[in-house]
Amino acid sequence: MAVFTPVSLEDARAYLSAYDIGELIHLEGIEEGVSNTNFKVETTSGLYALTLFEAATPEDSLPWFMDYTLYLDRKGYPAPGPALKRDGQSLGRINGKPCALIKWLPGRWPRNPDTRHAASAGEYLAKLHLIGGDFPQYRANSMGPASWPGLIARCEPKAATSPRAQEILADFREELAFLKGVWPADLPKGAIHADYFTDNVLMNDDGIVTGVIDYYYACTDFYAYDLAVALNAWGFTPGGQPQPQMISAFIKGYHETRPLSEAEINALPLFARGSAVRFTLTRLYDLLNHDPSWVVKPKDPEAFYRRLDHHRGIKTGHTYF
Ligand SMILES: Nc1ncnc2c1ncn2[C@@H]1O[C@H](COP(=O)(O)OP(=O)(O)O)[C@@H](O)[C@H]1O
Ligand SMILES: N[C@@H](CCOP(=O)(O)O)C(=O)O
Repeated sequence: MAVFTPVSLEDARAYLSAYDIGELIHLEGIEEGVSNTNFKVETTSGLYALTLFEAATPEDSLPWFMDYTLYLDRKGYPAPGPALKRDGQSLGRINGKPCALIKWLPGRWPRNPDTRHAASAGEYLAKLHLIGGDFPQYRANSMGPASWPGLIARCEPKAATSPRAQEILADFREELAFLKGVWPADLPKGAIHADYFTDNVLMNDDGIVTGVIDYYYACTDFYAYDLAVALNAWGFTPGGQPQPQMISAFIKGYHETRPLSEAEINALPLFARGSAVRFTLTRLYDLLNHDPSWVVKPKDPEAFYRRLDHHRGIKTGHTYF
């Protein structure tokens, strides 16, 4: 249950009094999610999500996230832009946690996505890059290649008692040495989502995207890297087996909306390898440091490790089409 910090009706009413959004009708904790505390809020003026940012979300980046989602929302992209208080601010604090009230978006994330869902998701990732890529503020990718050696080091103490974790980390040291030598330096870049997983893309019953949420890893990086992150999320079974038709549907949906250059296509297998390393590492860290008394279950690192094996066998980015 992702309500790490409780919010009472009185807390919510006091907080909402800084906005011109009518009276509070209903406040409901949202069970999904693993990083932040979320509530669904209904007022006489409509629906909102109230997010309390927990430790995993860097507080100094919150203004960037708010400005970026507001930018997307104002340009017509289905992002949950923040509501603004009477003083023009989007961020506040409840029970010691920084928080924001953001637009509630319709739809539901697809539990069993098929190629129709993948095609629409690909199209909306391309739109995100076309519409929001020129967002003028910069944010370094805190989960990019520069962070991976540090993530390995943070896993090491607990990995000492797990032969399997040691095996993965040893493989990653070699993988990083390889990726460092071939990582592209000059490809189209701009603001990216960086966590465009199925549970962050809301859809209607026809499998069309109605909302893209959870921008708390968003940053400035290569568009093709964002695509590779998304292909790893949408193009594999939860256990990590490739689904070539899903990969192809996603990439075609993307390419028809924002055509990829030959250089971007060539970079995809490397980016897919890097992204598989990134999510294996964060999942491994979470698993190694998991306390069984926590309600949130750690995600499976092996499922992402299998993706790495798949991408290592791919010679050209055209294989994904
Ligand atoms: N703006 C929003 N509009 C609609 N639903 C939302 C919104 N924000 C969050 N949700 C719901 O809350 C769930 C958890 O939110 P998420 O941002 O993914 O949390 P976490 O950062 O903890 O993973 C989502 O799966 C979705 O159902
Ligand atoms: N998508 C990541 C987890 C990111 O967590 P979130 O709760 O912030 O979406 C993964 O699957 O490893």
